[in-house]
Amino acid sequence: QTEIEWWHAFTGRLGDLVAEQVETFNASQSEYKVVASHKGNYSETLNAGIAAFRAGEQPEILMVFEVGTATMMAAQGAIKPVYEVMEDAGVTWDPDAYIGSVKGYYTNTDGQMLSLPFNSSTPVLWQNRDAFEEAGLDPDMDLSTWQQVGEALDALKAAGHDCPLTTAWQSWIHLENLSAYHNVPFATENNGFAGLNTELAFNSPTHVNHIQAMGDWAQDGKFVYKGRRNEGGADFRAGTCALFTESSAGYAGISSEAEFDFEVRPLPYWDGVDGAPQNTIIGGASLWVMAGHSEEEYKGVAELLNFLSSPEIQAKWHQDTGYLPITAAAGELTKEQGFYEANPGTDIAVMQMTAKQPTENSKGLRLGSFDQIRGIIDEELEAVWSGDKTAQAALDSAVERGNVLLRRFEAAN
Ligand SMILES: O=P(O)(O)OC[C@H](O)CO
Repeated sequence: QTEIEWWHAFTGRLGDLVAEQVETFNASQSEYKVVASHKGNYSETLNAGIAAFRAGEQPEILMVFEVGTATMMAAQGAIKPVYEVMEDAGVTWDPDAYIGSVKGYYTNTDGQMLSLPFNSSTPVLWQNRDAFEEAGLDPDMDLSTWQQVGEALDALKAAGHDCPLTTAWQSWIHLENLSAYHNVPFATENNGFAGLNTELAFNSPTHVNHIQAMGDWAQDGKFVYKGRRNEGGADFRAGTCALFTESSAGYAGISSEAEFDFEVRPLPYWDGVDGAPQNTIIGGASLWVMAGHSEEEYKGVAELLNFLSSPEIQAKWHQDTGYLPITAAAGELTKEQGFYEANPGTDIAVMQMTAKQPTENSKGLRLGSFDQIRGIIDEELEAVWSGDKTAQAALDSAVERGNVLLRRFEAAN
């Protein structure tokens, strides 16, 4: 048996679900054995993959969050593009089966797919309906706009709620997706898609107004900051927080753990901003195939990637996790199976991504050293939440500091 190593960043319910997929694949054939290992959070998994490559001990497959995409694309000697893996292995594979907004993120300028879009998500608003009722609010109230959310936060706070709103992935949701959703650039050069000479642009009035509103809510105890990744998830699942901006893939944990009536709502937008709501952009991760392995191993990789993209497996993954159905066929199958009807709100993520034709501002982001830039953004946002900086000062500083890293990346690539 040929062994295929797959390094990923999943624990908890998502970890169990990946293990289940691997078991299904391993049981479906006898030539290959996939061994999946958890390598820490997204950043740790990316760094483990890079370090392993340098040491000549890289796995066949590495899960890299969307933030690491430009870094992986630039690491030419370290990866084997997915389209090449599929071609060489001779497996029947249709790159057009993947939905455009997801595929576009992971293809090069010639339209060739470099990594497999395995777990793509988009941010939504999670609501604890019981908390609304307890605060005397109508749980069905409209929460489409941030103005309406602001009113709900006032009422929750007035009713003595300790955590009216929290968030996961603050840069992803409150700056990166905020930009796309309000059709303003996060960075120049089409958010980096048009060239390495991109500069950050997330200190416009739209950005500043939103971050200042969140900062004011933080000062008033209406927005409670829990951490840079998805630390807030535990609080929301335990029923401690009433509203939670988080990935659609929060569904995996929430649907299996929450002992309250929860609901998925679209990500709110600011009423009055021209063109909003546009569309949100993806997050999550894709699977990169690493260089330096044998033909036989790559064949196994191709079989696995094909298996993961098959309508049945992908539809189940989408329904279990809340990640987007990455192929049109998986989406159709989910509809036919009656899943959206039985689980209202589970189609919101797909609709939010695809309701409008994406613009130059809403196709996604492709920025070098972006994990480090997110670190800078996190630090600056934390200064706003704690009341140490105004939104304008923090975002100006994040743009300036982030641009230094972009110039270094440009010079090195
Ligand atoms: O929780 P995920 O997997 O949907 O990822 C969220 C963000 O995209 C991470 O950068």
